[in-house]
Amino acid sequence: MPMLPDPAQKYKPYTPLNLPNRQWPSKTFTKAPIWLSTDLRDGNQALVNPMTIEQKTNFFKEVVKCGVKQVEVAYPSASDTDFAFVRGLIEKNEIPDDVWIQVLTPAREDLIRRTIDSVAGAKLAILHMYNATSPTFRNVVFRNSKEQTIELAVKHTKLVRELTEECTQKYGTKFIYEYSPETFTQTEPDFAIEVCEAVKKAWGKAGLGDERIIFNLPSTVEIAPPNHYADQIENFCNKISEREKIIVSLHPHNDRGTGIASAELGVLAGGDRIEGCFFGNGERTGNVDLVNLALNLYTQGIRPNLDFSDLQNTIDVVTACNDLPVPARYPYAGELVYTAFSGSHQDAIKKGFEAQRARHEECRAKGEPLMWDIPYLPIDPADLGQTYEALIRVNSQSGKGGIAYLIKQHLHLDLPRKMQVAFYQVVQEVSDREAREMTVDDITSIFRRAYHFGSSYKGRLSLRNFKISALSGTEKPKPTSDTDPESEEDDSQRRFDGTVSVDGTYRVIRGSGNGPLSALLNALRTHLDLDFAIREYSEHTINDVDEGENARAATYVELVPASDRKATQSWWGVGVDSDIARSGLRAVLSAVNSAIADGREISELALGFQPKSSGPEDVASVIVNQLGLELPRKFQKTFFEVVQRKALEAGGEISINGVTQLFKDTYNYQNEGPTKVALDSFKLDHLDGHRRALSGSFTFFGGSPRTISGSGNGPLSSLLAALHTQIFGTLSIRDYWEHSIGEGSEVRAASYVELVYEVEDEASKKSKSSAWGVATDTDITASGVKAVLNALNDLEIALKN
Ligand SMILES: CC(=O)SCCNC(=O)CCNC(=O)[C@H](O)C(C)(C)COP(=O)(O)OP(=O)(O)OC[C@H]1O[C@@H](n2cnc3c(N)ncnc32)[C@H](O)[C@@H]1OP(=O)(O)O
Ligand SMILES: CC(C)C(=O)C(=O)O
Repeated sequence: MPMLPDPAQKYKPYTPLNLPNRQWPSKTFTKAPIWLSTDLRDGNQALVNPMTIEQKTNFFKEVVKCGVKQVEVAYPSASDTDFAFVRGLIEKNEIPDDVWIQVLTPAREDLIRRTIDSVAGAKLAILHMYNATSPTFRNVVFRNSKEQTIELAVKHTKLVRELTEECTQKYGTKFIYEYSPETFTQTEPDFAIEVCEAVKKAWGKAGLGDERIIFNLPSTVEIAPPNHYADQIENFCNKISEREKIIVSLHPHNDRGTGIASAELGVLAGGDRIEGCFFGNGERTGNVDLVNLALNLYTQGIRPNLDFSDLQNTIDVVTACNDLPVPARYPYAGELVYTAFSGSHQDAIKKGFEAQRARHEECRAKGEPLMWDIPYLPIDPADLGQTYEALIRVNSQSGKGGIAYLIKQHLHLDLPRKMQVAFYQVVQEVSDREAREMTVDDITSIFRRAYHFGSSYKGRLSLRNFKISALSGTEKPKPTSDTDPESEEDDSQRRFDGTVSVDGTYRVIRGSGNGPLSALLNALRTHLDLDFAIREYSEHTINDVDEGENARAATYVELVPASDRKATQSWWGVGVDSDIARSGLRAVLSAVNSAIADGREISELALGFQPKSSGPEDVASVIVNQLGLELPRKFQKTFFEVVQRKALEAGGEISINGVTQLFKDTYNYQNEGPTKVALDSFKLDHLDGHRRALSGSFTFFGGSPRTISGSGNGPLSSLLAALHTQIFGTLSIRDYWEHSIGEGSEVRAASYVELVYEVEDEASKKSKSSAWGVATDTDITASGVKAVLNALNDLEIALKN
């Protein structure tokens, strides 16, 4: 059947009360009402499978734990299970001394008797009786006149009084009497008051405090907007006699979806007590939700007298008992209510947290309360035991703010605004393409991949080693740019010397500039033809003390082509390191990697080697790639001169293999050929303090082995002392460098030594010469010793007899 074009032909509008002087609209909340949980009665009667005793017991414990002091535990006459449950609570002493259990009964003698039997022996009990008073129920269900309806209520109230008094006498149970004129909202207002006056009179002992009678005024079926309910409550409160001897209780249902509003307006209109269920269970659309009401008060700064500090646990217990889910958008409790997907919400929340942090610091200093004021978030999820983890979630509707918030939360990186925009576009593209929510893991790995952040996310270019040094006056180049972030640092120039891996090939690069970053950019330009300039730079410290780490620096750079500083395309990079200079270098390389991710060609190390057009770094690149040796800078220069001489002899060109062979021959590297001084064996002893003694068997100029020894501050000075026993003149070490080659069990030490030899001839003429030696060994001392002996090969040493 279609919906009617004129619903007035079928549905009657509610009849408004004429309450011209109503007061409730200008009232405000000042305190929490008395709460009555009817989960175990009204909630239980509405379930497909009513709860078991075990479920009801767990539920009872949970509502009590949350602070509810009045709990309607059953309709005991309905079933043996409900009766047994009430008896069990009493007999097993499950009811705290300050908690009232409430039981519901219709106005029928047999059922009232059974109901009172169920609570006998409880310390505190509320006997709740109801009968229907509204015209439809009077006419259709009971076929009673108004007088008969009053008579039914009065007669059974008297019975309740008699039986409860007997019970008090026998078992000491203290009773409060509650009466509900059912479907109060559909009962003629004056008739509802007439019935209640008659019940009060029949009860005959309404007093103050715990002696008050409870008149529960249910909107059994919600038929009008909440202002109508409020008018009815205010009208009742104004007209009922001895108001001070009455607790006016509200029992709103939710048929129109305004149960919460009805309860709240009803309280403003005079209601003292609210009956409801956790998360709004109950017949049809349910009873009013006590959790929602309590937390509404809480966000107004009013103590609700209910504690939902572990809301998730409450949800878990309740849903396990009544088997009803809490919808994702449910106020306070839904899975998605502390989540923002949309960009403008996320942005506002992120800014809100930042502003609040600053505001709270000031308030803390002044001893003022730390007030909550975050856009889109009426309550601090932490107060309900929720973490902020899920607060910001990202999909195609999200913006830069939320994404930046997650990066800050999870990677501790506070991205500059322009980088947020750049990264947002990267995430958007993935999110749109995959048409799904981006999890925190997705976002952090997209970030790591985009900016080559972390050892598992290397780009085409990675830093193997580097050294930053100050340039001497004559070496200083002219400043490269006015906008160079390092130009005002100080007037000392920096040089970058390093080895980078480019698409798996090592390249030794060198450059200079106003600071480490421009020196690196200069090196990239010179050796790899990658010409970039920094357009934006920012840095901050990351204080990871919580994680037991020291403060680290995070640096962000935006690179543009050096030829076009206003270019629309730019590349962002990020670096983190305990050293600020290193974090900057990492940031530059991170940005360069983004720039070259398009697969652009990087000028390769020339296959045919032409010394005139190449430099020391290029020969060093050959050696590091071919032999794994990272020659120190001075060694590079020396070897480059050797290569130049050889290339001239060969007509101006030398191949890469030719360079490698030349290196091996020149420095006796990996060669088995004869050496001036050969090592047979040696041992190193520790003397007092730092001193060492080296002794070993050596062969000089192919003669027979000699056992020699010497001592010094370390293995190499001990070796020189030993050698001095055999040669004229003095050997000294001018430069020494070592590094490891290979990984794991394959790792070896590589040592480089520049040896200086000074000697006087027979005519007392002094001569001084120097030579480099290099060697590798699994033992670092042996590699140093062999490097010294290799260097000796190139020196004209004079042997003693
Ligand atoms: C608005 C509310 O939520 S009220 C609470 C509703 N909750 C429940 O009903 C759950 C528990 N109820 C039950 O288990 C059963 O209804 C019982 C055990 C109470 C009674 O069962 P039965 O005796 O089989 O009667 P039945 O369920 O058919 O109830 C209807 C009878 O009770 C009468 N009745 C209904 N409400 C009341 C009342 N408040 N006071 C007196 N009689 C009442 C009806 O007029 C009808 O009487 P009739 O049989 O003479 O026509
Ligand atoms: C018994 C009464 C209070 C009831 O549950 C209702 O009217 O909804």
